[in-house]
Amino acid sequence: MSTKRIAVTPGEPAGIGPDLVVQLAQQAWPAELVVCADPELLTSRAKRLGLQVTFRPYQPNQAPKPQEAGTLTIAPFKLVSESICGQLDEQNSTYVVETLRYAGEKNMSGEFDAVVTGPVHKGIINQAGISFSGHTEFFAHQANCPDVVMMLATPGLQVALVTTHIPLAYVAKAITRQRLQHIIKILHADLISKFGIVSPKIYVCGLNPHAGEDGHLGREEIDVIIPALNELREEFQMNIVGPLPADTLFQPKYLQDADVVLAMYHDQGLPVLKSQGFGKSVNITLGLPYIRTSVDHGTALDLAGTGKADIGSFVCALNKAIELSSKN
Ligand SMILES: NC(=O)c1ccc[n+]([C@@H]2O[C@H](COP(=O)([O-])OP(=O)(O)OC[C@H]3O[C@@H](n4cnc5c(N)ncnc54)[C@H](O)[C@@H]3O)[C@@H](O)[C@H]2O)c1
Ligand SMILES: N[C@H](C(=O)O)[C@H](O)COP(=O)(O)O
Repeated sequence: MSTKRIAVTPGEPAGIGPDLVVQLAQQAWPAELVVCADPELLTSRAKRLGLQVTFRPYQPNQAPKPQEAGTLTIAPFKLVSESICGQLDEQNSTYVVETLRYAGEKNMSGEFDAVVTGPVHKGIINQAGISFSGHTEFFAHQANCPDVVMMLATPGLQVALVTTHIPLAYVAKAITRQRLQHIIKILHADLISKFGIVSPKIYVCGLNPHAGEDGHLGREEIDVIIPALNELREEFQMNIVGPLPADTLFQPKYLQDADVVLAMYHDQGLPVLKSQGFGKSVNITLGLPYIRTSVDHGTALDLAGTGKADIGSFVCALNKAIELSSKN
């Protein structure tokens, strides 16, 4: 099998992303890791953490080689302003976004086989005047895929979301029959094609407390969710269970045969997953024309440059990207 070429974006320069990338370089990898970042930033962070890293320039015309321990391949980008650990600086937001744009473009053109993203700070990017709600939405927009699916996976549990980074006040209106069906079709197709599950079993949460209690605690289940799921079952014979009350769905009785739980919104599903698997979970974007994985944590500004950040989720994200891209 040919060696894969994986783009790695460390994300927010003042956060733990650069620390974790130089820590990743301490081991060998069976893929070439093309880190899209300022080499001076990585050098200074490695020095601060007492780590050695040799940087090799990215050479697109040469075949990818497995990454040797102690090395990283670099596609260089220049910070706008020197980065200080833990201190956000909106001047560096264009740098962050340009690394993502480059990684997305090179994946779409087929030059890279996947992208693994470190954490960005959504707030500082918006403060710089760049509208940005998350990598998921950024890459979806760039690839002209209006609907993609955010799924986080940890051993024993996979949770996907119908809505992602929108205010809670907009969630109910965003859950339309069309959106729900589109999301489930992407989820179903990718679980088959990328994860090799023959007939994915999808458990679906209700939106309202106790899945609406027969309409007495909200009507979205009756008016939107149940008809949408029934159509999918009838037309495509999909193995869908629900909507079930979200508070009692996440128990072994259901989870033992669930391939995925579909939550209606971000904080309905992700706290459950992260409480079970923070540090060993990976965020995967389904429905993109390429493989994209990410860490389960944010920028952890409090830990930048301290050497205390846990590398576990970044390792999971890289391994998952290598595994999924090797199936292509
Ligand atoms: N993949 C991403 O780009 C991503 C994911 C989640 C959050 N974020 C963004 O990160 C920013 C900060 O978010 P937050 O404060 O809610 O979450 P956070 O994950 O940055 O921090 C939450 C807590 O977890 C700790 N923590 C985080 N990562 C850790 C690690 N690897 N090892 C040890 N401890 C760790 C932090 O020290 C903090 O106490 C926000 O802008 C948010 O949108 C980005
Ligand atoms: N929702 C993600 C999480 O909680 O881990 C996180 O915000 C990152 O999302 P993007 O991959 O879209 O940036």
